[in-house]
Amino acid sequence: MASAGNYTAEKEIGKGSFATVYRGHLTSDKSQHVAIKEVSRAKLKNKKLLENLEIEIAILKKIKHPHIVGLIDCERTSTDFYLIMEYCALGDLTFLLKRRKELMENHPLLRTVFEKYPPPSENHNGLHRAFVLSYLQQLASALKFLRSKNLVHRDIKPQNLLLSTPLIGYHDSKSFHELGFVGIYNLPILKIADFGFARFLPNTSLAETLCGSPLYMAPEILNYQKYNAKADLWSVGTVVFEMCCGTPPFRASNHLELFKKIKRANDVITFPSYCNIEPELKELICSLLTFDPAQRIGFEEFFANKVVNEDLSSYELEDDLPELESKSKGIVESNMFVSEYLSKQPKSPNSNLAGHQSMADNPAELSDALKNSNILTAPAVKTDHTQAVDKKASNNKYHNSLVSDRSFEREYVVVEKKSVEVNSLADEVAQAGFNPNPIKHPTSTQNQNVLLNEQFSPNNQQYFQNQGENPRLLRATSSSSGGSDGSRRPSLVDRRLSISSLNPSNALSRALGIASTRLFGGANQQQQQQQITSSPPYSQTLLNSQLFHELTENIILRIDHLQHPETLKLDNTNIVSILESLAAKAFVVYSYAEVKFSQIVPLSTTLKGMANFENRRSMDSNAIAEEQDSDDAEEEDETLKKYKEDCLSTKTFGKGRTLSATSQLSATFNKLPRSEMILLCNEAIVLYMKALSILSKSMQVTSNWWYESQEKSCSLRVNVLVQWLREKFNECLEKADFLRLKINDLRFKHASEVAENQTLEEKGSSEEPVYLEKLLYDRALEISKMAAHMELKGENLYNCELAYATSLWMLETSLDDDDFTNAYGDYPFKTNIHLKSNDVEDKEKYHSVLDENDRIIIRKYIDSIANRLKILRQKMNHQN
Ligand SMILES: Nc1ncnc2c1ncn2[C@@H]1O[C@H](COP(=O)(O)OP(=O)(O)OP(=O)(O)O)[C@@H](O)[C@H]1O
Repeated sequence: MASAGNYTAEKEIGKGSFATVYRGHLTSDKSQHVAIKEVSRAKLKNKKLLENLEIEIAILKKIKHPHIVGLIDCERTSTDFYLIMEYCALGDLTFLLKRRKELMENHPLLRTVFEKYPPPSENHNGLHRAFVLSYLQQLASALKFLRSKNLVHRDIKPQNLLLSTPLIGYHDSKSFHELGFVGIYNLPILKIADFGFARFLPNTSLAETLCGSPLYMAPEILNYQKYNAKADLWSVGTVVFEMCCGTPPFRASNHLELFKKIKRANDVITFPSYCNIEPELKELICSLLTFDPAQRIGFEEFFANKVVNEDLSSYELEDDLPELESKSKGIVESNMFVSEYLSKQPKSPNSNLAGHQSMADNPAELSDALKNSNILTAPAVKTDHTQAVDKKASNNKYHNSLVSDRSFEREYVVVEKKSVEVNSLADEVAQAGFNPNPIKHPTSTQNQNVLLNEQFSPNNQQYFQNQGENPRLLRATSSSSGGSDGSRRPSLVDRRLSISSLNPSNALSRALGIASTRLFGGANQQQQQQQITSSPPYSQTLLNSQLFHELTENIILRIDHLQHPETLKLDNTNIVSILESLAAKAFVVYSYAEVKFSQIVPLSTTLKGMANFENRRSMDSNAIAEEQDSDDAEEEDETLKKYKEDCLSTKTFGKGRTLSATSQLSATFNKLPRSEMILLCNEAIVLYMKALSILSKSMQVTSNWWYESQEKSCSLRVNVLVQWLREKFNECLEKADFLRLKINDLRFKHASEVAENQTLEEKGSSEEPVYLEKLLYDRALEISKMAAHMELKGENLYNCELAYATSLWMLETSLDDDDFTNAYGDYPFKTNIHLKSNDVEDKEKYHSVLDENDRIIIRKYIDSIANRLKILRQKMNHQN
């Protein structure tokens, strides 16, 4: 961007989930620095996000407070919003917490500040008591102001706590306090930003909406419960804890795990032994980090707390003032943002390893280090385009380093946000009840599905509770299990329990689970056993493909509108067919990913792998070093046992696999050369990413329809679909995240195996590129050939039908040209997906590897397979 109204943008300084932030100035006066937050309307397709931004604008316009980032102006164009904000040259609090060492070396002002207020230890990221208390008081002051306006921020986290240069516009403590500031006047000044999630409290229904970033989220939000302004106090507790100890109090791989961890802690907050915090501050942190909001410290008590009101004047540095003041002015005059002082020198390969070592000193940073390290994350395959990008990148090293360093934060937050959105929408749909006058959807009418056309209302939930193992339901499911012929398919009664991972104690969920089985099938023990032992690569797809008979009857009719369902006008009559089409696409990709996953991480390995995965996020650096030394000497601890139980009860991975069969696969995987193992992981990740992107698109469609429709109720069929989409979304996210760590480990081992003198690029580029389209295309042809064989041999025609349908959906999915790598804003799972763009500016955009000729060929295949399917169905009808 170049300009917005009266303002000119200079340089990108930050990126959030929906916005890019630039440093800029008033066009007519270069000395008037501003921050310009650019939000593209295209990213706000969802009505709710647009609403969030309008809320941020409305709130910021109304409020003026010294510890809240002010909104100066706002520009709207047909494509973008521009929020012109007060500029905070020292960035956000994460810079002080995560980049302190480098800032001490390179940033003249912060070096002096850290010299005057030295951190308690070199070995962790905690800050001097003066910083902690000053920022605590500034946060309290801003929150007090927000309370007085009935506002809850709901997204307090270090990234949203910006720091402005001290001693600009005032010279001493007196004038500082007269201007309304609190805290220590010669330290960087904290200001709360990002009001996208803030709401006026009286609007309680909106206050129930889930939002925020998991690490700093209150447990009641993580658990989708109603929450109130006290959620902000929990977040304050996490930030203060992190300022003291250098890491947030609780870390986990996803919000559900985080919730479990917080709950398990049972209000016992463990301060690392290296943290020497006085009892009053500890007590305050503990009272903020209290699980039950009712027991948590209240606002008045918090504002009146002794530490929050401590006189900090003894920390103010009268003698050193001139030095600090001149350095502050220097920062303003140089017009450099904090990130521009970081990592100017490109890191050598060795320094990457050294980086690991030092990061590992701080256990919580290790997983970030593993994720962010160049050595562990292979660059995209070199094309002319990427080389050009690299060239540009090397000129921009400090910026890239910052971006990559912060990418983990963003990925985590963005993915989590998506996950929270998906889960909260699914909950909302489930809780809203069913339409007592269901619309006759084409598919449900065709199938005469007793269960799904049942008249439901929220009160009818009682129906399930009273019925328990409801004979009527069982009859409904079993009688419909044969589909239109009523005889050829295996009994669904046998299978109904194997598919549902919904909470069995909830009668409604159980009913949804049964209905879900009806739609998406499951596998009885015997079939699963057969699948494992015979294990042709396509069997898994077949086995789970019960849904196809229902979802593919109108396949050709539906395919046309699938490319951009978000542009469709949604109503209650077409929502089912759109969701079913998307679900079918997601399902074939997911099933293929599962095949790969089972080759990489069979059950036995999964148990250990998942336990490691969990432990890695909590173990100390010594334990990690030991773990790298002895991969196999894993003790079977409680976590491992828990995973085993979960897996064996088919709740998590390994659904339907047996230990012996999966350990055979494991042996095969472990015998593969490392590069092939990496390839397999890459393929699985790419497939999960694609599945995630389709699932996320489906939820986006649901969300648009749901929030646009006046009536908050829907048919059970939609509800079942939404619950299934959510379940698969969570599962894919978990598995992709797991594979991401797995591939990092493999790359690490691989990198240490290759010759020392190879450059990082050479190491990275030795990985084969993965083309999603090719994966799907090859697989689809393999399956359709197999189907044709089975048909010729007169084998089970039902299986042939499913195989043709699978193949069709796969080919159809391979024609998608949307950017599945960007389903979450940035690449959540770095992999070596091939990008085919010649335009450097366009580098973020994913381009399908198919050209028009390829597409014509694929469409021909689709036509001919669809034709075979039609003939087969006629044959089947004839036989019956
Ligand atoms: N007024 C500002 N002055 C200086 N830097 C800013 C300003 N506003 C934002 N930034 C920088 O830009 C980054 C991104 O800001 P933004 O508000 O878009 O996203 P976020 O809050 O980090 O993420 P999300 O919106 O996903 O929660 C911030 O973390 C900060 O480093």
